[in-house]
Formats: sequence, C-alpha cells, structure tokens
Amino acid sequence: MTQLQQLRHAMRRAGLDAMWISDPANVRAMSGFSSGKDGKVLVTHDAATLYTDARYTVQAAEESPLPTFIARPPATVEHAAPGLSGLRVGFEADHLTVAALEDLRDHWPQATLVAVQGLVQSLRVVKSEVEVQAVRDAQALADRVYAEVRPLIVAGARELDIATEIELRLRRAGAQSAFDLIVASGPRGAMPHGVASDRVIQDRDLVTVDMGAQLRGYHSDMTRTVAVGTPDAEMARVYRAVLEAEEAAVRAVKPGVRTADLDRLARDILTGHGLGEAFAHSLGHGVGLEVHEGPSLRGTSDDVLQPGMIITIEPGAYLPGVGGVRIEDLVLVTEDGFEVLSQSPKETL
Ligand SMILES: CSCC[C@H](N)C(=O)N1CCC[C@H]1C(=O)O
Repeated sequence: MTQLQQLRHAMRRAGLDAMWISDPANVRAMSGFSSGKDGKVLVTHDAATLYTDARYTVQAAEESPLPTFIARPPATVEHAAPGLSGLRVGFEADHLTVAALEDLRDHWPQATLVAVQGLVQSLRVVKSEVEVQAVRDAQALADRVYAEVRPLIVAGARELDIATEIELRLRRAGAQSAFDLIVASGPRGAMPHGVASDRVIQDRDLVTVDMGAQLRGYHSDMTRTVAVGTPDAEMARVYRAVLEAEEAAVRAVKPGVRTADLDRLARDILTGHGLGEAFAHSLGHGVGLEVHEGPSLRGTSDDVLQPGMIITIEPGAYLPGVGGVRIEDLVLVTEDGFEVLSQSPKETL
C-alpha cells in the first residue's frame, strides 16, 4: 500500500474527509516534491493535489506524480475551497502557524477544520525498502567522510576546521550535512548539542563528533567520541561506561521491544556506573526524511519497535566543567533483530 493509501485509511479512522498537509517532510512524503517548505498537499478520499508556486513548475512536474496547482497564496486556498464545502478537513496542528490557520478559516468557511497531530508522521516510522536504501547510502557516505576526517582530529586543530572538512566532503559527494555539525572537545563535550566552535583541540581531550549526511532527502546520524593523546583516567572510565550502555542497548533491539525499555536498559547501566544523572537526554529517535522523527526512544514513550524502523541508539554522559562522551549508532530494526548501519570504528579507551 502506498503512503497515500495508508493516509486515506488513517483519515477514515480519524473521521476526516480531507487533510491539508503543510509540514515540509510530510509534503515530501506524500508528493515526492523535494521543496516541501514551499509546497502543500491537499488529500481527499478521491484526489490529491500538490500546491506550489511558479518557481517550482518544472521541479514539481519532474518530482511529483500528483496533479499540481501552481499559484501563490491566497490563490492556492481559494482554488481548494469549492471542493471542501461541508467536509471535515484536518490540518497539522504541530506545524501550521496561527496566521495560516486564520487564513484557512477565512477561505474555507464551509469546511470544519480539525486539528490533527502526528497523523502523517505515524505513516513514516516504518520505512520502505527504497527509504532504507536512501538512509543506508547517506550513512555509508558519512562513514566514508568520517574515515577521511578522523586523522585530522589532533591537538592544535580547531573544532570548526573539523566541521568544515566534514561539510566540504559531504557537499562534494552531492550530499549535505544533516544538521549543524557537533564537534565538542574537552569541557565543551558536556554540551550534548555543542556545535563546532573556534576552540582549539588540546592534547588529552575527548572530542565528540556527531554528524550525518542528508542524501536524496534522507538523513543519517552517528556520533563517535575520540581521544586525542592519552585521556584522563576518569574520562576513559566514563567512555567505557557509555560504550557498555550503547552496545547493550543495540543488542536488545528487535521487533516488539518497547522503546522505553531500551532507554531504561541503557540508563540503568549508566546509573550502575554513577552516571545516571549525567545521561541528560533520551536514548534516541527515528531517522528518515527528518533527522528527528518517530519512534521516540524516550523513557515516557509508548512506541514499540517494528521491522523497517530506523533508529539511533545514543547514550551519553555529560559532566559540566569537565567534559562528556556520546556514542551513537544508526540501527535498522529487522524481522528478527537489528542491523547496525553505521560502520565507523569506535575507539577502545
Ligand atoms: C540537532 S540534531 C542532533 C543529532 C544528535 N545525534 C541527536 O539527535 N542528539 C544529540 C543529543 C541527544 C540527541 C537529541 O535528542 O537531540
């Protein structure tokens, strides 16, 4: 079943006659149009239309099988209005701005607008073979770039130099960075989102490199923490604890497992090493058209692993004023277990 067919089933279950899709990743998922932020999709039970403007006439025709209406707002919503009279139309409450909602209300007075959350996203958590291949290719590229750049992580280099090298190599390969590159050395390692700064890497630093490629719209995500010279004994201990938690959580990945239980497993190991408080975020997340998408590997999540999900396993320990460690793999949930997509070597400290 295509994602569009799945969406129509989901719309029926939610009592919706139509769905106005504005979230860029959802626009891309439903239409194939890659400039999702400048597109909208209207799906009813018997039609689906892509709306974008004249800057994208050629691109939309090349990328999307959907009939396309080229116009700028408000002509787009005016075009849709007659067909929506008397219908219950869902909109994406976690994306549409208040102003855009007001606009829909003004132009579709005969429709009942229904706030919907996560409906299209839920159809994206299990990946098709084509999607898995796209993420696989993105990760393979990231692994290659990491191997090229790892030797440059030495005392005297700036975090920004490392990030620039990674970015340049991704660009040359026709991809781009999946997010603002995290290169956090020494005490900056205590920042889970420590994007590369002009700090000069010092001997004995641990350096956390969190990187991903975005290729054909799909993302990868991987973290390695590396040592420059001989690290402090306490940080080496923290590294081994995080590695133990990461590897144990990866090994536990299989269909039917609750993601909250995976988070608990990693957290308990870190707690056993006195690092429970230092693990300041969830164990991971799904990866696909967005770098952060479902399922959530949060302690409070009700998500359950299914074959075809692609997730990160990324425990960390962050010690303010001292430093930090994070180790992250990108993992495909298979029919009987898991496959680790990220192949870059991890250091033994
Ligand atoms: C801004 S994208 C960050 C990618 C990274 N791998 C990641 O997902 N995380 C780093 C810290 C925890 C986790 C997150 O929840 O952001």
